[in-house]
Amino acid sequence: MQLINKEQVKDWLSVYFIMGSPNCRKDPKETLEEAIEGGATLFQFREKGANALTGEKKWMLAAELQDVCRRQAIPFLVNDDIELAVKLEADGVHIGQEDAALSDVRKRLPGRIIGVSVHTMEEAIKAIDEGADYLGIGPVFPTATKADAQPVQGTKLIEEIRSAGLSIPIVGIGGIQAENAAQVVSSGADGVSVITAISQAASPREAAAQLKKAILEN
Ligand SMILES: Cc1ncsc1CCOP(=O)(O)O
Ligand SMILES: C=C1C=NC(C)=NC1=N
Ligand SMILES: [Mg+2]
Repeated sequence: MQLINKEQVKDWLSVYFIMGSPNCRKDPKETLEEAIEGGATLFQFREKGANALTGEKKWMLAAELQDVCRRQAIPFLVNDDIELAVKLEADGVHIGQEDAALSDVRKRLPGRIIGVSVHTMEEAIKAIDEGADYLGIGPVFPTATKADAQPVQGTKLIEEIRSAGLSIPIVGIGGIQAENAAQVVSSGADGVSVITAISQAASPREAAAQLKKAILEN
């Protein structure tokens, strides 16, 4: 089994753009191209919420955005939809606590990146034991993007995991902007993941560049 290099995953997590068509103020393909030009290092296709595409339309958009990632050589991950990830031979998936079990996902996507959302130390330890390649931790700050988000937790859990001596790649998520990104990384995260900060920016390119600058200063 090809093991995924932890240091490579940490680099990918630096500026982690997540989006679906409902999040974008303009064409999703253009938004993604600009985000990557600005410095996004990883992409997650997350087609969720009001007006989210389904079926053929969703798969077509996913394939189009995967092609952008391929051309720009950044990994293309899919949120929740394991079947879509398998069909497209995506570079990995991100799953929540209520999604498929990690062991089942690993069987269907051997050698690919599997990220897990965690909100407590118990969930973090379970995900690490099951072989998660990275943890998505948040919401760090208030966010309007995920209607059913868990309570805002700041960087507490990120700090707890690091002070427990655990070196698993971590990305913070939730309400992150260039102005508050540095504190997420200085608390021990390897990078920041954002939806609104890039997808709703007048210039997704400039927004991604500002995020990259903010975390590199750390
Ligand atoms: C998917 C997700 N998980 C926790 S908060 C969140 C939404 C993050 O969106 P934004 O970057 O717009 O706050
Ligand atoms: C809920 C999520 C938490 N973290 C990440 C990285 N992606 C998600 N979709
Ligand atoms: Mg989910």
